[in-house]
Amino acid sequence: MSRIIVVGANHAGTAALNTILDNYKDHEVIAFDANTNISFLGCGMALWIGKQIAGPEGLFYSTKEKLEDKGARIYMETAVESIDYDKKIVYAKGVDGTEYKKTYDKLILATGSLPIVPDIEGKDLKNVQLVKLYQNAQDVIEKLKDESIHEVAVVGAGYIGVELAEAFKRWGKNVTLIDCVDTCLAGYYDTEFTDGMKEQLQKNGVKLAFGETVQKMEGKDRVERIVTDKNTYKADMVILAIGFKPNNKLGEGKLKLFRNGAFIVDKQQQTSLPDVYAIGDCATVYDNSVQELNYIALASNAVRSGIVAGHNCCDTKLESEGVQGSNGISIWGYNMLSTGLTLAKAKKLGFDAAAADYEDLQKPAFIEKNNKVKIRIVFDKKTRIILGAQMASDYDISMGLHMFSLAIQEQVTIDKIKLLDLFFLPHFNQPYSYIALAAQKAEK
Ligand SMILES: Cc1cc2nc3c(=O)[nH]c(=O)nc-3n(C[C@H](O)[C@H](O)[C@H](O)COP(=O)(O)OP(=O)(O)OC[C@H]3O[C@@H](n4cnc5c(N)ncnc54)[C@H](O)[C@@H]3O)c2cc1C
Ligand SMILES: NC(=O)C1=CN([C@@H]2O[C@H](COP(=O)(O)OP(=O)(O)OC[C@H]3O[C@@H](n4cnc5c(N)ncnc54)[C@H](O)[C@@H]3O)[C@@H](O)[C@H]2O)C=CC1
Repeated sequence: MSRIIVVGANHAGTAALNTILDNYKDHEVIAFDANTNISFLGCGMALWIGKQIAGPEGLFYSTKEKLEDKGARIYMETAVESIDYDKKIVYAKGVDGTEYKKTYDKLILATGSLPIVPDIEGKDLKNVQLVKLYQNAQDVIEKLKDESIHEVAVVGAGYIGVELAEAFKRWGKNVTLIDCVDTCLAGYYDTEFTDGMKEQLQKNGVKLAFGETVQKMEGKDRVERIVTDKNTYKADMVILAIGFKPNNKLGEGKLKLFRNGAFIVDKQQQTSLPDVYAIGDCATVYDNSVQELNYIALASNAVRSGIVAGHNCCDTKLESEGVQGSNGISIWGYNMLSTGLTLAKAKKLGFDAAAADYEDLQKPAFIEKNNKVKIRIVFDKKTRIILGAQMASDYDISMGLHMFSLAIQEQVTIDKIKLLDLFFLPHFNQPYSYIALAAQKAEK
């Protein structure tokens, strides 16, 4: 019986384990995870802190017990310390000091990502928080009960930072959101969209400090102030949310790495070494919008890559369809969604790119309960192929974005969307859909 070892059992690892255990009975399956819990939905952190959900119970969908009921052996609080890829041996050590030496036939690395911590003075002061793990969320919730914490500074206005700025504001704290770039969510939206999110944040009382670089944090035993190149802000708590880097410690020097350190994998999630797979935040993705390898750390990518590796390591050939980085955010009910490249990113990458923009009411004007919707379709003027799409509305427009995700995956041109069969029902939309109208505006 061949043995499969999975290192890391969070979103990617759990998806691989479930795929193997549900579909293949003739393998011995072992997993190691250094944490005390698995499958924590990080996205729930902001909802929990923001009191939009009662507690963390629903933020987990798997456990050691559930996986062991399916026949796996799961070692929790046990870190893999090294791997001998030549002899195919994994060395691990539990928090209780127990050591493990296990051979493998196939290995799946699902070691995820690590928060980027800026090397600045004051980063070790009390109440300077990272926000990745369930334990981080528990820590923050506990500390927020301290009435003396009034001012919260969030460093990084990406997805986590913006969501947590809302959460702390909902808790009743004064919030300053800092980013070194002159807007929020710059990696995912053009300014025509990020301006809408800035407005939403300011309207709800979040103080914005964009285009400012944090230089240090000050305080006696706990943080009291945060100093940027332009201002000093009072801060009783600082949240560091400036991005993640792939956790490649176990493969550095042995497996081929991408420019940011992620394990390079093919469409079967196989690394540069046969029988060694990598999935989730520690691995690259095939990015359909640029038709090459990229790094896009998302739970949705983690799960799909786990499924692909799960089948391939059991000798069922399955290829990833690639990704386009589809993502969404909802801040005080203002929804923004994007997939593929922004216009700014497309131009920076050398595409002869243009954008087709449109704004309209979602439904016919005679429907009282109505919302505005705004859309941008980014396309290559030469090939006419859709490179990206961005949408914003108070309405749930998520199904529209999925369509653009498929369009990028299948390299559809913007001209194919102009007369696309889009249904009409006044409860949902208008006879002339904003999607088709935007495409029809695409310059020749
Ligand atoms: C606050 C927050 C909100 C988020 N919201 C969203 C969202 O709304 N949508 C979305 O798509 N994505 C979201 N993400 C991103 C998403 O959580 C990650 O993309 C996802 O967790 C990646 O899963 P993973 O299993 O690849 O890696 P990770 O979740 O990082 O898990 C890696 C696992 O490997 C274990 N591990 C690492 N090294 C070792 C070792 N040497 N030995 C044993 N075990 C090891 C760790 O303990 C961990 O359990 C969010 C992330 C955060 C932090
Ligand atoms: N809704 C969703 O899909 C969500 C997805 N995620 C994913 O989790 C991962 C981590 O999210 P984030 O940490 O928000 O990363 P991010 O990459 O989305 O944002 C990091 C932000 O920090 C800023 N920054 C970088 N260095 C800085 C510095 N020294 N000082 C000030 N600002 C600095 C960047 O300009 C950027 O705006 C991302 O891959 C994200 O896509 C996270 C939350 C929600």
